Amino acid sequence: MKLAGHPFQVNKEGHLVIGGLDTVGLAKKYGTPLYVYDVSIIRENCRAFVNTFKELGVSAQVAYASKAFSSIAILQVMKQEGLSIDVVSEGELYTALKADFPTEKIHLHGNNKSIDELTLAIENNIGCIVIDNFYEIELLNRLLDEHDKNMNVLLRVTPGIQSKTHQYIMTGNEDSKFGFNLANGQAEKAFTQLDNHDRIHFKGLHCHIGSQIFETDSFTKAAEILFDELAKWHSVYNYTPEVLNFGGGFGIRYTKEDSPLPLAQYVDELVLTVKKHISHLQFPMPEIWIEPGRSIVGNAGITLYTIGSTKEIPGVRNYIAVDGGMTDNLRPALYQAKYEGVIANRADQPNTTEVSVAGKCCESGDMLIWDLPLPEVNNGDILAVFSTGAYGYSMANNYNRFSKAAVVFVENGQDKLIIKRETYDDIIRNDLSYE
Ligand SMILES: Cc1ncc(COP(=O)(O)O)c(C=O)c1O
Ligand SMILES: N[C@@H](CCCC[NH3+])C(=O)O
Repeated sequence: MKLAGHPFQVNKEGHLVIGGLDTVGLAKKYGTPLYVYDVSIIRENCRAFVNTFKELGVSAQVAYASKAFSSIAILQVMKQEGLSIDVVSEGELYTALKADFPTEKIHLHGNNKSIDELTLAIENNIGCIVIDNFYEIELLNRLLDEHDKNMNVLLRVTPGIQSKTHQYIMTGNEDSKFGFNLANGQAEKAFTQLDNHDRIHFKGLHCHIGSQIFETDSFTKAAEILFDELAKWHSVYNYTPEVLNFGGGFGIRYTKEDSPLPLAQYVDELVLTVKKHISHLQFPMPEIWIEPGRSIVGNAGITLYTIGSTKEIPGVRNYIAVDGGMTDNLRPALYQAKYEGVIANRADQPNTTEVSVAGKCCESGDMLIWDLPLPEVNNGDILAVFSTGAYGYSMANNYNRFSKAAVVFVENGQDKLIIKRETYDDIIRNDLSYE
């Protein structure tokens, strides 16, 4: 039986099934909390982007935003699917190098790239650096001179768009820590500065307007603003871009309140908008790059927890507590993000009660889900929370010295541990004595 609203099944025993495997069995085998990914969904999402560009005959790079979930195994899947990746730190770049990711398909982001980060990128001849600020232009140029190397770059610009999303995950608005402002001329100033730097090969513009966006208007508007600027640069400097990167941000379903668009629709509309503008301006067709993170891994991942204590406050609320919380999923505490969940060992039973799911950190704000409809809950039940595949493990932390949960991939009815559960020795491995 298919589970309503989610890409998962329920088996004869009434257990939730992911990728052909019983989640109750997975929880028993690996312990909880446990992140489980259905790799076939990840591949489907990758292909929705890649194939749409192919069908439209548009030269493109789909760069997985590895901040959504970075590990050797997931980057190997991205490599198998022919994607590029974006990294925003030396740690993410290091992981990509360890995954043997083709370096020419790695793009480096960051609003404060360090000398070490830039050096690692330069030494490994990565495909592109997305320049974010004036300081970086000079720093990159000096490092390229020192290493006797050249580098492709994009300029990250902020088109001044208030995308319809949580304030903390808006990035394309004017008052943003990221990128060069288009409206006040800073982007143009950066563009002209690049001209003086022979080692920097300027390929085009990048913008990312925010995350968890459910409509295409904001992207179309951003493209329009970019083309207004490019029209000016064309007439003044005779410049045409080789690449336009529109970032990521395509929304996914966390709860029934979310209605995501088919992934292909974002690509269709972006390509349509670009084609309209280039035909008007008589530019050659640029390569189109995008950077989806959440929409590739988000709905492929779930988290399994074991339910422990419960607390009834008559007339107020019923709490159930799980063996994880804000340490494995920071999003509810950080963005008031909402999730859905089911009792994985009784996923076929009707909901008869409403509970609020608490984490086990010493923090009142450590609540995973408020007012979740569930069947009667027993101690020892397994709670499955959906759509935790993006920014779950990658934002996990060791608050209260909880160890980070394990991650399992399932595909074709097989399960494989791809990140081990941290041990307490892992937790204290950098602690030094003061005796
Ligand atoms: C520059 C950039 N690219 C891509 C992404 C990926 O966004 P999402 O995971 O929403 O697709 C982000 C995060 O918001 C970002 O800042
Ligand atoms: N970490 C955020 C989004 C990423 C923002 C990156 N620019 C989330 O969980 O939604």
